[in-house]
Amino acid sequence: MITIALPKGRLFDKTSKILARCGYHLTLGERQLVAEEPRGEIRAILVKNSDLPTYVHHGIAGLGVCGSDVIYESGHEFFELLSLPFGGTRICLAGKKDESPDSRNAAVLRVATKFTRFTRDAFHQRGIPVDVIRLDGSVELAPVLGLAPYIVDLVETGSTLVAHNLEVKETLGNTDVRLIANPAFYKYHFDRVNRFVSTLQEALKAEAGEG
Ligand SMILES: Nc1ncnc2c1ncn2[C@@H]1O[C@H](COP(=O)(O)OP(=O)(O)OP(=O)(O)O)[C@@H](O)[C@H]1O
Ligand SMILES: O=P(O)(O)OC[C@H]1O[C@H](OP(=O)(O)OP(=O)(O)O)[C@H](O)[C@@H]1O
Repeated sequence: MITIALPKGRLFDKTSKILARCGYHLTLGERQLVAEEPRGEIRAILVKNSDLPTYVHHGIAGLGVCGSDVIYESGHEFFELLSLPFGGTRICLAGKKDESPDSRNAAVLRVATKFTRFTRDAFHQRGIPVDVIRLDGSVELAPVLGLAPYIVDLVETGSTLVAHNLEVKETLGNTDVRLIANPAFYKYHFDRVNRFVSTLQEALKAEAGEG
């Protein structure tokens, strides 16, 4: 049986829908975090998005479905088997719409974010000193309340920024949702994992064909 870690947040519905399309029907009782499908081929564990790389890195799950943003933050190496056609976003530097023109000229750019590794790397690569304040959510509050003039966060529709009178100052990258594998698991179960990936690809093709 393959154990696959699934994020229990916003990516769960689309991920379980595509797995059902592959014939893997996961049934979950209320509050249940482990699901097996009737054929006994896969077992799914439902974990917090940010914890998912930990489970795959330690081999508790051989496979996982995870945002590339979270994969990067984990610092772990995985085999990245597939990019899924949903859940893509931009990762952006944002700040107040009406900021004073010279606020980006401060000696050090102060940024609040969940994505501390990404933010440090992105600005250090450009030689820009950055003071990163770690938050775990509701990051848009930071510029509104004066914790930091800038945030680095995911932007999908942009409506959270608009609701706080913020705007994208710069797009730093794109994120996508990936099927990842623990490298050792992949090497030992190469055929089974590749069959699973092919089944998933077929299901994604069929879904795309339906528009
Ligand atoms: N609008 C969006 N905001 C945040 N993440 C998004 C969005 N759209 C797609 N994603 C992707 O979904 C993933 C977030 O999933 P999820 O909602 O499970 O976690 P989360 O909100 O980051 O919370 P936590 O890590 O605390 O569980 C991100 O890693 C990102 O790749
Ligand atoms: O561009 P949008 O469509 O508005 O989406 C982006 C928002 O969604 C995410 O937050 P989430 O809902 O995960 O809450 P969080 O602040 O607790 O991370 C992200 O961190 C942004 O705040």
